[in-house]
Amino acid sequence: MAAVRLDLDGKPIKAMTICMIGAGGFIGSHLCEKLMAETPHTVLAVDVYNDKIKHLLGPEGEQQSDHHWAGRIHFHRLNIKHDSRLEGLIKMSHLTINLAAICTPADYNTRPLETIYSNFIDAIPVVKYCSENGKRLIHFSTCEVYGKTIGSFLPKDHPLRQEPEFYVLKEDASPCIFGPIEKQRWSYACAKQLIERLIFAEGAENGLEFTIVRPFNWIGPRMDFIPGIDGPGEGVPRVLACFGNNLLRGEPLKLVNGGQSQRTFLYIKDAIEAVLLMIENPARANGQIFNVGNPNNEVTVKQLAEMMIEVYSKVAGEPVLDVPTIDVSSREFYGEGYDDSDRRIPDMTIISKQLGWSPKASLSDLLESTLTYQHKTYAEAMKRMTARSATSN
Ligand SMILES: O=C(O)[C@H]1O[C@H](OP(=O)(O)OP(=O)(O)OC[C@H]2O[C@@H](n3ccc(=O)[nH]c3=O)[C@H](O)[C@@H]2O)[C@H](O)[C@@H](O)[C@@H]1O
Repeated sequence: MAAVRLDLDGKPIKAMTICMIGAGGFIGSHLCEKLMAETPHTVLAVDVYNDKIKHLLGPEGEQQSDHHWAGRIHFHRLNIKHDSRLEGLIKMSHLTINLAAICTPADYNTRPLETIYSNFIDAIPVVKYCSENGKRLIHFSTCEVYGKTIGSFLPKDHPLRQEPEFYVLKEDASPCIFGPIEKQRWSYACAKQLIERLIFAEGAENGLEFTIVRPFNWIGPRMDFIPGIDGPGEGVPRVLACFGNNLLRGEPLKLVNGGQSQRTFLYIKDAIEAVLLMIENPARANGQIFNVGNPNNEVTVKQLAEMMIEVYSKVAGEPVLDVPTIDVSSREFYGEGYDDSDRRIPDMTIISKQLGWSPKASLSDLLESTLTYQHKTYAEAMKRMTARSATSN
């Protein structure tokens, strides 16, 4: 008999049914893998695509019968925008996790309506169904709700910029600072902030049991897409996949406005540990907003590029290009209306107190495993594609 799994307070964890909206994406796929491999829980996996979780499903989109998770993952191909089956799935579950979102910055200023609809309007019924049916909700928000740091408004060399209150982002203390409306970059952060406020209000007025997750640049295998290979040729994914794409094509990495913005990167496998603790410790997670990031992995985008160039050269056994990076303006790269978060250091007090969680993987280790994956998965397909376009020219 399998050993009884205990929560952080020593109580046995009961098997639950989880309605996971957006289960076919980057985060969803890692979470499904973890839930199948290490827990007894059942997942109703809701998404429009299932490519990233195909390895967990059988040929009919159902479970693989030869794995120990047989019968515990069911794929439901539906779009939450307009599908009456959604409420039924939420009612059948103990917990709903909403991961569905447009979350690539290239879309925020070029498809602002879709961005606002997907991150705010489409999420409303999910909140409502959970609240009306007394179901728990874990909603995925973003570190972007903090916007820019207070320190970014001070002169470059101002000593206060070194003070943590001017740059460390705290769930219960930091303000949300966005740019003007014409900078449509903030359409996303603003939509995410409003859905957080709606969820918080449902908790306060109607007793909704909720947890809000603010991911800080989670990266790893299966993130986004490589343009022209498993995504649109003209698409612009997030920075890991942009740089991965450049490395696979042997072209210089593009540094937007010189790559001076700073980010902290968290390995997806560390992040999933945190989410599992939230799932299995409702008494500690309900009513909380959690930063989930790795404050020790801070780099400028330029430094990230330099690290990725070095690691990729090692894993692919290829020499570094003579001109490995080039600077581009944000207008050239993203178009009108782009703006940027200057710096994102998560305060870890709440998550460490409530869940005892802290991140482990260093940036160099997580880049090594992620770039090894990218090279293995895409290098051959990229060679074939470049050979085809060379013969057709
Ligand atoms: O992954 C995340 O957690 C966050 O990613 C994005 O935010 P951002 O970090 O700005 O997105 P990236 O596209 O990964 O860009 C990071 C930085 O790299 C720069 N960049 C991106 C791509 C590129 O080719 N070159 C380049 O210099 C961007 O201008 C930006 O300064 C999303 O907006 C957030 O919701 C999400 O929480």
